[in-house]
Order: sequence, then C-alpha cells, then structure tokens
Amino acid sequence: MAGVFSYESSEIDWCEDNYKHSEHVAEFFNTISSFFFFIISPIMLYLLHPYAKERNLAIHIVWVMMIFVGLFSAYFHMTLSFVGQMLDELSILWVLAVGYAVWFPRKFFPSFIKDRWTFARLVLVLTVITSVSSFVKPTANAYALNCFGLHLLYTLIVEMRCCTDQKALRLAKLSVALWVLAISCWISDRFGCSFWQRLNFCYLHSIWHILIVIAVAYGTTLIAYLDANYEIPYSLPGLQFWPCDKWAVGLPHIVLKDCSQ
Ligand SMILES: CCCCCCCC/C=C\CCCCCCCC(=O)N[C@@H](CO)[C@H](O)/C=C/CCCCCCCCCCCCC
Ligand SMILES: [Ca+2]
Ligand SMILES: [Zn+2]
Repeated sequence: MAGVFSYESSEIDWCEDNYKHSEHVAEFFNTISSFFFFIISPIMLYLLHPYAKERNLAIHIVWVMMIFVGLFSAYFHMTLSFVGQMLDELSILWVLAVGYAVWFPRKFFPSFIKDRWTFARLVLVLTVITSVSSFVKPTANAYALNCFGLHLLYTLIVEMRCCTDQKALRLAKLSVALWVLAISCWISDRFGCSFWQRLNFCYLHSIWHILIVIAVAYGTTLIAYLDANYEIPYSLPGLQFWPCDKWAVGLPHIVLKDCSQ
C-alpha cells in the first residue's frame, strides 16, 4: 500500500531530468511551473465574480478546483508517485465535469435531457464511472483527458461558426492558438524526449503547464461570455482584458453593463 505513495511509483516519467536541482524534488521545473495555477486561479475568480454573481455562484467551483489541480500537479512532479499521478488526473477530470455541468450549451444536450440540472446529474454519474475506470489502465488516462480538449475545440468551432462578435472571435482564435501551442509542448515532451535531451532543453512540460492554464483562462471566459449572452442577455455582457483593455496581453473577463434586472 505504501508503495503507491513512494517516489517514482508512477509508470509515467516526464522528459525533465530527475533530482537534478534537489534530492527531494524529482522534477524541479515541472513542480514549480505548477504553481502558475495558484497565480492565475485567484485572479480568474476575481475577474469572473460579477458574471458568476448574476448567473450562478457554482461557476466559481471551476477555478477553485483549478487551485487543487495545481497542488496535485506539483505533488505529482515532486514525487512521480502513483498517488500523485491519479490525484493530478482525477482533479482534471472533475474540473472538466464541473465545466461541462455549468457551461455546456443547452442546444447540444441529448434529446432526452430536459434541463441543466438533469444534465449535471448525468455528468456526475459518468464522472464517477470514469473515475473508477481510470484505475484500470492509468497510463491511458492522460490521452483520454486530451480527448476532452478535442471535444471542447469541436464545440467551440460549432458555436463560433455563426458568431459575428469580433471580440469573441478574436478570443476564440487566441484560445485555440494557446491550446495548440500547449498540446504541441505536451506531445513533444512525451514522444520527442531524446531529441530535446540532445539539445539539453527538457522543459517543454513546464511550458505546457503555463500555456494550458492561460488557454483555460481564455477558453472558459469565452464559453462564459457565450453563456451570458444566452442565459442573462439583459445584463448586456461585454468582453475586456485585465489589467488594461488596450494592452496586447492580459487576462480576458466579462463586464456586465446592466445588472439592475
Ligand atoms: C463547455 C465545457 C466547458 C469546460 C471548461 C473546462 C475547464 C477546465 C478544463 C481543463 C483543465 C485543464 C488543466 C490542465 C492541468 C495540467 C496538469 C498536468 O500537466 N497534468 C499532466 C501530468 O502532469 C497530464 O499528463 C495532463 C493531461 C492532459 C490534460 C488535458 C486537459 C484538457 C484541457 C482542455 C483545455 C481546453 C482549453 C480551451 C481551448 C479552446
Ligand atoms: Ca523525469
Ligand atoms: Zn504536469
């Protein structure tokens, strides 16, 4: 039993050299880059608050859980233990589940689902079953999780096909570009390690951590914006960038022009 907690008990080992910078931390840069989740999550909680207050406070669960994703990711890369791997992957699965439950567009619901509450209960049942199944072949979990990324991409493309809002279209292009860059780093670290070792540059998984958390910030704001236009159109949702709307870089957020109704 203790074996599952022990260092390197996971079958997965990322490209970064182990114990190069500390005898207690297996993958130093992969561990510290996980702390990026702690920086972005509280800012996103703050930025999404006006929208969540108007729509549903349960939306905050997504970014509260992202803090745990960062925590478990840091623990996994520090120990490369089996427990660390499962906590990292299961926390991602549950963030995705909450995201789908609160944001998945009603028009894509299966025909036998009548309302969001029933859809959320279906997501809960499927997530419990998937969580149990994830112990059957743990090495396949990360690939299964990336399939959700592909499904989100597909949903976004269908949603944006008839969108004429230039700010939303720009945000969609930025989210997809960040996700493509992030997933390229993840795949390259996984399958091209010997090449990167020859170049003495084994930090692609750390770069993935940073890019994916920004992609999720952009992607979730876009989904929340489309949701606000559909569910609370009277609040006249708009998109802005923080800290300054005129800057080329920043975090996107929703501004509600009329919260009086
Ligand atoms: C309508 C549905 C809305 C859903 C909202 C989704 C909200 C959050 C989604 C995902 C969180 C991703 C967190 C990534 C954590 C990275 C930790 C990590 O590096 N883990 C690795 C091991 O260290 C592990 O191998 C990674 C596995 C792959 C995870 C893939 C997750 C899917 C990401 C989907 C991102 C969508 C971005 C939107 C772009 C259009
Ligand atoms: Ca390693
Ligand atoms: Zn990682």
